[in-house]
Amino acid sequence: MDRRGQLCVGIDPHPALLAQWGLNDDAAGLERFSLTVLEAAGEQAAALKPQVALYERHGSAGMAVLERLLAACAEAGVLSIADAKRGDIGSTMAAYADAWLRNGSPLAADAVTLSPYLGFESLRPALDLARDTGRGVFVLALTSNPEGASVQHAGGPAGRSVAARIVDAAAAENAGAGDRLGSVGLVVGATVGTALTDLEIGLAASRAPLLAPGLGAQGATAADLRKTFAAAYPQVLATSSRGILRAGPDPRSLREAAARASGELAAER
Ligand SMILES: O=c1ccn([C@@H]2O[C@H](COP(=O)(O)O)[C@@H](O)[C@H]2O)c(=O)[nH]1
Repeated sequence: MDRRGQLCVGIDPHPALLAQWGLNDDAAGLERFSLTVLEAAGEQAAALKPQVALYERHGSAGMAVLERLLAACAEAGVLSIADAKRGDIGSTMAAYADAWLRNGSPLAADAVTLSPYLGFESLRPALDLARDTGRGVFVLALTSNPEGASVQHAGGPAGRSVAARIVDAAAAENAGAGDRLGSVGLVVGATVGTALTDLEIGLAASRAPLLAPGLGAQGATAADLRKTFAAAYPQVLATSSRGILRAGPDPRSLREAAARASGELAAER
């Protein structure tokens, strides 16, 4: 982020986008789409975020494309965030950690998104492996979709929301990070509006990188992000998928769309 700014470009090969790009909804279309985004926009972004579900829907051939994309990102020196939203218990969680965060795994990414709704501590194998391998995790806290509030805003006996407890847990994990950001990031939607103030959640002290989906197609702007995140804005890695991908398949248009989004985010610093 220091070197490349605050934009993360999402790679979401939806059937409608593949069609708009003149590609088939198959593994070959997926591969062309993915590598075009990497080549055109990789250098404009701090990270690329492939949406795992859109590879998974093509079965083993789709997952093989994802493996090759992750390897190509590493080869090109572009950070990758696998948006897999994994979460489970015990040895199953350890297997997810192994898949996405172990050196040498075919699906190794620089970071993976995690769902904490089996309990934050159930994520321990991934938290530890990320730290040990110099990778990262992004734990869902306040997601960008309106349905998320029914769970994430709910208060426990002490009246503290679920989201606030996730933020507290991430902050505890990052306590040794000093001036730098820690390896435990949070997903906080660009669209959450006043939820952070309503729920009395302070993000700046968490030392967490903040993955913020919702820029572009979901309606949020760079100015919204600045207002929503306030003092924590420098920690924000804003992610936009369709808002940029719709500029394809022309690589120059894609690059320009990414550069424009990145410039708008920088102008809010
Ligand atoms: O809270 C969340 C968590 C993840 N996402 C994912 O981000 C992208 C957003 O795509 P756009 O086209 O920019 O809307 C997508 O993969 C979501 O699954 C999110 O939107 N909100």
